[in-house]
Amino acid sequence: MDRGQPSAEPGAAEPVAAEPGASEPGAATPRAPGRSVMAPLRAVVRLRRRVCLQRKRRPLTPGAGPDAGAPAPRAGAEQPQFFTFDGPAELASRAPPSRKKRRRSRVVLYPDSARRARPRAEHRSRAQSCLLLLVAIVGFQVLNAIENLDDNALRYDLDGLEKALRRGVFGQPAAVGRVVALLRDYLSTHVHSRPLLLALHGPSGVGKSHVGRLLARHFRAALEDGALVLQYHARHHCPAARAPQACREELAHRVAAVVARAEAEEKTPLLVLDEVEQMPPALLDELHGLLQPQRPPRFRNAVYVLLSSAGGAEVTRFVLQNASRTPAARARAPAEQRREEEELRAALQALLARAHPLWQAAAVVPLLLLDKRDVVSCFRDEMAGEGFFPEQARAERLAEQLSYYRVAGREFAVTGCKQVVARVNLL
Ligand SMILES: Nc1ncnc2c1ncn2[C@@H]1O[C@H](COP(=O)(O)OP(=O)(O)OP(=O)(O)O)[C@@H](O)[C@H]1O
Repeated sequence: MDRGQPSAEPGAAEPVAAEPGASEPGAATPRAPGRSVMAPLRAVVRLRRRVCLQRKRRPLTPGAGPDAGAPAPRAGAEQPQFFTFDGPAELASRAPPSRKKRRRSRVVLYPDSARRARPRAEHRSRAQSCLLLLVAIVGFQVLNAIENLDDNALRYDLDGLEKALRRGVFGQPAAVGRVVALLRDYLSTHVHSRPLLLALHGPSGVGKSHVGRLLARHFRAALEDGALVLQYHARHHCPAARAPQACREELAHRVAAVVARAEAEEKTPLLVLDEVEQMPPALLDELHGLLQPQRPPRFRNAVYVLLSSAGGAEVTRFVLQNASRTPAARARAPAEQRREEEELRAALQALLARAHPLWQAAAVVPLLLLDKRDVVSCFRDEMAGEGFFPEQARAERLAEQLSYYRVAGREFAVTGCKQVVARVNLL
């Protein structure tokens, strides 16, 4: 091979090894003047370029190759030259962090729950403190009110009262339900703008006085003070021979004493006034005045129960008109039943309000006619109370002796259970 003609082939390594010091004395042998000088120079330049290129491409392992003494390239500074299954994250973790990289990756990741800034010195405004205090006071008041509501409901034992009325009063489920609901509503709190006025109306013997007695007995026990329950019978306390004005003053005096005592004990008194239809107008006027909201607060906290047979004829007509509808049919249409009862109440209230303004503020509760089955129950109850065995057949025989309205196959007692006591006393 001609040494002066360097091969351009890739495998021409020999000339590299022989390159600078390879100029042997024989190399100065004269040849064609231009070619002999330029050709080896060009070859040298080409070879240097190729070596440089190869150096750049090939990885230089420390201690190998011609540049063994040169510093190894920093790991991680370049892409990996060999395929591995390590991801970029592992490679990065293995590599010592370069200064440049650290400076660039200054992004700090915080967990969601951590603070992102240094806590500043807390500055709480006075308004915030006042607001917190206000919220605490309102919360305390609400808790206190709830506790008072519970206390009141327990004090008057209205569940016990409802049980006693449902057990002891026959044939008047709607009236009993309404009385208890009104009492529950009124007695749920101790502060009132006006007294509660219940007005029980119906024909003779349907249980008005009976309900009044049961209420009085229950409240005497619940309030633990008999003086907080007033029972006033018009014919007994204000007989016809007595001057109405004297009756009026006496009633005013008795009511004032009861409400003053109730105020001292922080309780709600019960005032039951029977046979109101017998009261002279002066007594009705006095009652009307006692119910006015302008009265001192102690007068506003009281339950009045007025018992009267006024409006009894309207109740009788209502019951007989609706008698053709059986109890089962009435139960199937409760909405219609409620509407009819509401109509009866409105008619009664309008009638009573025409007689005296006292009734305008009253919650009217009609007591309906009792049918034969209820009368039999009255007999059995009275027999048991008097020490007789409450035999059903015997009670039915006694009930047969009373008079009845007979409508659409049903029988309604003309005088309710009024004569029951007298008949049982004859046994
Ligand atoms: N619905 C009823 N349930 C149980 N017993 C009753 C009922 N109705 C009346 N009685 C009994 O009949 C008797 C008379 O009833 P009560 O005195 O309550 O009638 P009243 O409706 O007040 O009649 P009046 O308007 O004539 O006074 C009572 O002693 C009571 O035992």
